[in-house]
Amino acid sequence: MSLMGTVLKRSFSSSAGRAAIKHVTVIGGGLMGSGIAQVAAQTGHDVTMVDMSEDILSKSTKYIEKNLTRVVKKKFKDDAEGGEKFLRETMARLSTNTDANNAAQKTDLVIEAIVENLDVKQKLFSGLDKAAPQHTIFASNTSSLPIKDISVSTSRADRFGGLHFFNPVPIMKLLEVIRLPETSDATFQSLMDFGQAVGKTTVEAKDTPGFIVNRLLVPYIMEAVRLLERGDASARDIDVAMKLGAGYPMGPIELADYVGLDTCKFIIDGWNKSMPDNPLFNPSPMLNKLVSEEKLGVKTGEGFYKYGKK
Ligand SMILES: C[C@H](O)CC(=O)SCCNC(=O)CCNC(=O)[C@H](O)C(C)(C)COP(=O)(O)OP(=O)(O)OC[C@H]1O[C@@H](n2cnc3c(N)ncnc32)[C@H](O)[C@@H]1OP(=O)(O)O
Ligand SMILES: NC(=O)c1ccc[n+]([C@@H]2O[C@H](COP(=O)([O-])OP(=O)(O)OC[C@H]3O[C@@H](n4cnc5c(N)ncnc54)[C@H](O)[C@@H]3O)[C@@H](O)[C@H]2O)c1
Repeated sequence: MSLMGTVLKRSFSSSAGRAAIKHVTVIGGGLMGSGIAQVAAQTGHDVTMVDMSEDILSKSTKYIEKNLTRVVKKKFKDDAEGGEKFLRETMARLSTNTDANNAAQKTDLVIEAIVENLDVKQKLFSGLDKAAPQHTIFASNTSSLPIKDISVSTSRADRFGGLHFFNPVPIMKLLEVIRLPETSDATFQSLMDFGQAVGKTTVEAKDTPGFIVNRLLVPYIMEAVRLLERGDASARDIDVAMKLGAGYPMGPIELADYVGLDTCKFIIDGWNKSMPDNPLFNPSPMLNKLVSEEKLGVKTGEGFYKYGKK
């Protein structure tokens, strides 16, 4: 469906029993949050993006504008005026706030995309639960934490679910929608509708470790790191092999750098703690060393590979 078609579809995407999502609050304006805010705004939703400081929010807003310019170049190739209008209107739908509770006072959906830390997420949602209207649905974009463990910090398990987007959000077509046994049918349908309204193909997943994609992808990345660690192949050869031999767009080592080595480490440490008997989730000394040196991948300019200055 075209971008404009997606905007139009949104107006018709809700039916009785499920809430229409008009205003979205995205908490966290990092790699994922900025992408989620972008796709929501470009498909006609009003969006408030929240982060810790004006400085971070200003950088995220600039990043979104730059990415929207890529969209405009593609979608409005022969319509400069239409492209300019699209960019202007999308940016006008996007506002920022450094106070999550204040931002959530008038919103239909909160999507949390902050640091992958259970305590911090619980603290955030506990405050939001008091600040947000009754009807507001809460969702986490967590990569690896149980949605249930996050939801217990609120009194709205029936209006809680997972929306797991993929990096880079504007490009990756999938959205995993995670439902808890407590998630109401109306909430689940609203989340599915929202996913389709932002142009994603949705799949339903249970609240099991890694949902669908990460349960398969993270062990694959870690096996590649272990291959490298054992000296069985170079990073480049592992990546070339998987791109040309298995048709992946990126090899596993460059993908680890792309996702962020801190995120990879956090996921694997958490699963190793909760499932210590599964060798697929064993920690990697090489990964741990890079993270301790703050070599976190593309976002810091170095991980397994070196990148240009960020
Ligand atoms: C861990 C978490 O919980 C879950 C996850 O997110 S796991 C990670 C999932 N993501 C992946 O597996 C990504 C795998 N990699 C890829 O799909 C591709 O390498 C890629 C899309 C990132 C880049 O594609 P590639 O062809 O190598 O580079 P490039 O030509 O620069 O980009 C392709 C298109 O994407 C666009 N693009 C690339 N990065 C972008 C970004 N960050 N934002 C917006 N658009 C972007 C480019 O503009 C380009 O558009 P065009 O084809 O219309 O010109
Ligand atoms: N990186 C990926 O490929 C990927 C993919 C899917 C899901 N995720 C998940 O998405 C979430 C965010 O990941 P990311 O890669 O965007 O991280 P990131 O570090 O790029 O961004 C996180 C942002 O959250 C902000 N933040 C932290 N605590 C906050 C708080 N209490 N209130 C407001 N803002 C706060 C930080 O300042 C930062 O800008 C994590 O749960 C991660 O597991 C990541």
